[in-house]
Amino acid sequence: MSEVKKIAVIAGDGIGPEVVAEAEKVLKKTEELFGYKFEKEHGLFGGIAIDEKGTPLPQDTLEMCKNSDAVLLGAVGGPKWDNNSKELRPETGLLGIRKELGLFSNIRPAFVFDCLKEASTIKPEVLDGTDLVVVRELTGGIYFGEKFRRESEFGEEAVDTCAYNVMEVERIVKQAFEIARTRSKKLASVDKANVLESSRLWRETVNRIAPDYPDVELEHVLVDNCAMQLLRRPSSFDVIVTENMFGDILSDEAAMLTGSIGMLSSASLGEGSFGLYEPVHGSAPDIAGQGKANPIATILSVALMFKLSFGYQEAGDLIEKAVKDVLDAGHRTGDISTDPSKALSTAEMGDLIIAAMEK
Ligand SMILES: NC(=O)c1ccc[n+]([C@@H]2O[C@H](COP(=O)([O-])OP(=O)(O)OC[C@H]3O[C@@H](n4cnc5c(N)ncnc54)[C@H](O)[C@@H]3O)[C@@H](O)[C@H]2O)c1
Ligand SMILES: CC(C)[C@H](C(=O)O)[C@@H](O)C(=O)O
Ligand SMILES: [Mg+2]
Repeated sequence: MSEVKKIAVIAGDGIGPEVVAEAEKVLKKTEELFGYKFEKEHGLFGGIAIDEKGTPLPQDTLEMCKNSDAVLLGAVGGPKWDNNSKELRPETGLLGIRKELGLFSNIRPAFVFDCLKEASTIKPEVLDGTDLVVVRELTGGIYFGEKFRRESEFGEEAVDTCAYNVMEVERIVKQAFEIARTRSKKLASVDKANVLESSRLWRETVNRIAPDYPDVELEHVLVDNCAMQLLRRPSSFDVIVTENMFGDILSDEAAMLTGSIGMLSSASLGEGSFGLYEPVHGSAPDIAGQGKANPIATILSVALMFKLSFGYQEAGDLIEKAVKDVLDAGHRTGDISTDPSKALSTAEMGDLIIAAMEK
């Protein structure tokens, strides 16, 4: 009998609860198949927490996460809260939980399943062999720098500051080099060193660390060029390491190589084995409550949780294989389907994946 793992589940808003419900079915199935024991606790987070508790990240939810071995998160946000003040925005809760839990590293794999090439807007021959990971710095940069408004000669002015210190760059870059070592040994460091001082420090730091990893081939790519190269030669990338906002933008772009943002999983990690696992997508208000959301990104996030936080490699592999088998058999949710009339619901896709785990 394996030890009990505590999982904090924070489903959030919009399609968050819909996709998390499918991921929870997968957790249950792995308990049955492998004899694992998961102790799940559910907490309020995001817009729903603003409505019910007056804050996007209630203290008891944060404590629950701190006392767990891993966190499973759905998504937060929605039009209902879009005009709230900063403190009462769901997204502020998301930044808060990442910071409070020390999760400086966000790992976002973008892998193209052969059978989904036709779901992408990019030509299939360009996608051949695409299998990359965006390693996004998650607790620094312009997201967390000083923000304020002031009067200017031309009316009100708003200021966001992008700041990085050496320690923040070193820890994420070292992790990216380590990940590259376990893969194709290629690292692209993405910055805007031709303009931004924070990027120049970033690049200097990368160059100082690089000699410790002589087996990893390093390239520096300016972020605008990277956005273009991701569409031109996606399969030439292996690990991409970059700062917070560039990583946010490039990972959504990378999602479209895979066919849909509904396919992209993520792991947010700090120093130890603890991690927060969430799909890269948001709360998708346009399809929320309709059973249309693709649960695969969240289900694949559970596979990452198993591998990166729990060391359950075999179960993680089984989930990934089940997803592949279901897709290979032609099953699709609307976002990855070329025939919307045959699109499966969120729950139908989840059920097929857990059935495939049994085979
Ligand atoms: N981590 C998070 O919680 C997170 C991430 C991104 C955006 N958001 C928030 O979500 C809200 C909506 O943001 P947005 O519209 O820019 O991005 P989004 O990712 O929610 O949606 C973008 C598009 O992708 C589609 N989509 C997203 N996930 C899908 C899925 N699983 N299956 C099928 N289609 C899917 C949506 O229907 C929409 O057309 C905002 O409030 C934003 O702040 C939260
Ligand atoms: C909702 C938002 C704050 C968040 C981010 O920018 O980090 C999201 O886009 C993401 O990618 O997780
Ligand atoms: Mg994003």
